[in-house]
This record gives sequence, structure tokens and C-alpha cells, in this order.
Amino acid sequence: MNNKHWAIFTNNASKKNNFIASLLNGKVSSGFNELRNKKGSLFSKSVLEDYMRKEEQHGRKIITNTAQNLKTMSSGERQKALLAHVLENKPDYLILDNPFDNLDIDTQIELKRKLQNMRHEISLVQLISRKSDLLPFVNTFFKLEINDLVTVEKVSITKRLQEKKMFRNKIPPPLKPFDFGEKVLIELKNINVSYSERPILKNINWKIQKGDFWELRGKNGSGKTTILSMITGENPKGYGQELYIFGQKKGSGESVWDIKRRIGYFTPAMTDKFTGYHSVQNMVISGLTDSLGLYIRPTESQLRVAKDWLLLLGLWHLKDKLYHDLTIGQRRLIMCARAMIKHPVLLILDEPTAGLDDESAELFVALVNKFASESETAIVFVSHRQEPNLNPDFIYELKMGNEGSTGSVH
Ligand SMILES: Nc1ncnc2c1ncn2[C@@H]1O[C@H](COP(=O)(O)OP(=O)(O)OP(=O)(O)O)[C@@H](O)[C@H]1O
Repeated sequence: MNNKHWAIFTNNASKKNNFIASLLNGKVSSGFNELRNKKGSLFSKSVLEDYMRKEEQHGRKIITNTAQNLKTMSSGERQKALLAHVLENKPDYLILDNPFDNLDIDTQIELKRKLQNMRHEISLVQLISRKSDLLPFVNTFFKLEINDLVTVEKVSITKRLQEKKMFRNKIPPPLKPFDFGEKVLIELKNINVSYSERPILKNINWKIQKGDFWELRGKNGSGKTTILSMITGENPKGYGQELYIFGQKKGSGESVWDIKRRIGYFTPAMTDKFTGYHSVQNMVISGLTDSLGLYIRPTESQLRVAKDWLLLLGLWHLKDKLYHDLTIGQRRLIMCARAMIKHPVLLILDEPTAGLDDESAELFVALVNKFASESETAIVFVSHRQEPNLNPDFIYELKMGNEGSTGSVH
């Protein structure tokens, strides 16, 4: 049987959730008649997050019968667990919301192969924001313009944005000078980590110096998040090891506050989930006060530097709008500016382009490149996407092995 399969191209303004809910509730739009009265399942990040919340609330595993809970699994391990779970219910069709986000290249290939193999048994509806993710056997194409489905011909790979259209101004300088004098910011010497006797990291040696721009690569489960939690001082496995964070050995009485105030951290979950009601301008300024959202009256100089950032991003006209009312792409840029505004000693960007459409991802990467070249901040950028325009100075790559992942510098 030749099933019909759909790709729905979304951008950051598309109301994906409305579409998904209607389809699953049997309100089938024209163009999807084959799915009428059929049983559908959803494979998405928000479904995974729901299960994670439920596991925590009920204190037991819900979709797996392994010893490990979803929360401590790597993103790739979670995605695999969810796919197995949604297929157990034997749906007639499966909605896949950006299924390749957060997956390493090999796991993406494996998932593509799996979906290809089941294309005769099950119909697939792929919601897709990066055109390079398109499943090759999909035969029907739509675009979701806010709430409206528009038929499209197979969309060609997007045109590149004109460099000159991006960010003409310089990165606004910090209000206060850089506050760490030494060259070496972070040093991991022969770091080993294992969980329940399972080795994860083996003899990791990594030095991050002032102004370095690093990309951190590695397959799902190779230990990238574990390394980041070492750098931010949050992982207790760092005790007793040769881990130096801003000059201080882990466990030598260092202040968590001192570490945190020197690090700008950006991850999409924190952007997309933020629920307070703050103006765009205040969200940017809150990066100077180490709060998420502004709870004090801003000073003149804070207002001035926020204006420069918003002008740089081309979002000055939105300064009084609620952060909530922006598109996802705009929110990510604002949160990235929020993390950069004080020129932290170290900026960590954890899968920052996941879920963005091609154009927004390109804009985001251009902002990071510009910040790297015009500031003294060191940057660690973690991504599976291998963003084509990212310009890191070095790549730190984790390679998985039986005794844990080892690292190398390129
Ligand atoms: N608290 C924990 N208890 C048990 N196992 C853990 C814990 N934290 C992490 N792990 C395991 O350590 C391994 C490395 O996880 P980590 O999240 O660091 O990988 P990652 O490289 O960030 O993966 P991904 O790219 O999929 O996010 C995984 O196999 C994970 O299941």
C-alpha cells in the first residue's frame, strides 16, 4: 500500500499546537481527508516534557521499563524511548514535530531509516522548520501560515540571507569592564565521570581561555551536558577532581554565586517556557541584573545599552511589546541578547537553534559569530546541527567508547 505522507513547513509564527490539536481531535482540514476517523499519535518535545513531569510527580517510570528515568537520560535516549512508546499504541498516523532536533547525525540517519521502513504501514505528518530535515518519501506539502494551511510545491532550500542585511551596528560594549583577569577560565584535567558504574567521561582534558569560541560536539549520550554541568559547577562529580572554574579548584570553597554571575547561559527551554509578563526592553535589561524579567526600575545607562542592543537586532520598534507576544525567533534573539548584554566571562549556548526555522537560525548564528569576534567573552556552542555558518575557533569533540567518552580538539 502506498500511504500518503505530509510535510508541513512551519516558521516561527506558525500556530503548530492549534493544528496538532485539531488533527488529533478529528477536526481534519481539507487536504488531510485520508486521516479522517483514524487514530493518530504525536511525537514531539512537549509530549516528552509532559511524560518527564508526570514521572517526577508520580515518582515512577511511565513510558519505559528501564532502571533510568527520563530526566537523567540524554536527549537522544529520550527521543528513542518516546518513539518506541508512541508506536506501541499502533497508531494509523504519526505526527512528528521536528523529530530530528537534538539528535546527532548518526541517530538522525537511523531515525530516518526507521521512518522510511514504516512508511507502508503508517502515514506520517512531518512538521518541519529546517528544510534539510525533509523526509525523502513525503509526497504532499503544505505551509502553516499562522493558522492557515497553504498548499506548496516542494519547497526549494531557502535562499541565504544577505550578510549586509544582518546586524549592521557594532556589539554594544559592556557597562562594566570585564571582571576576570586571568587567561585560563576553565580547566578540566583528566576528568572522569561514571553513573552507577557506567563510565561516561574518560580522562577529559579541556582548557577554555579568555575570548575562545568553542563548538562542543559529540553524539547523543556522549556526555556534553555532563561536561557543561561540570563547567557551571553544578555537577557534584567534579569534587575531588582536577576541575578549575575561574581559577578555583572545585570543592575549595568557591562560591556558586561567583561562578554563576560570570556565566551567561542560554538554552531554548528557558526561552520558550518563560511565563512572566515583561516588556521586550525589560527582558534585555534583566541580563544586567541577573534576573529573568526586570523587577526594579532601570537606570539611564541600562536603558541606553538596551536600546543599542535592540537597534542592533532591528527590534527597537518592539521595545514596549510584551516578550510573550513575540515570535519564537524574536524571543530567542532577545534572550540571547539578554545573556550577552553584560559581556559575561563565559557564554554557554546549549542547542540554541533547536526548533528555529532556517532564517531565524541563520540570524541567530550570525549574532553569535559577531559577538565572538567583537567581544572578549569566551563562547561554548553546543549543537548537533553543525550550523553551516558557525565560525568557532576550535571544536572540542567527544568520542564514545566502552570506557567512557574521550575528547579531542580540532
Ligand atoms: N544523573 C544521571 N544518572 C544516570 N545516568 C546519567 C545521569 N546523567 C546523565 N546520565 C547518562 O550519562 C550519559 C551522558 O549524558 P549527557 O546528557 O551528558 O549526554 P549528551 O552528550 O548531552 O547527550 P544529548 O546530545 O543526547 O543531550 C547518558 O547516557 C545519560 O543517560
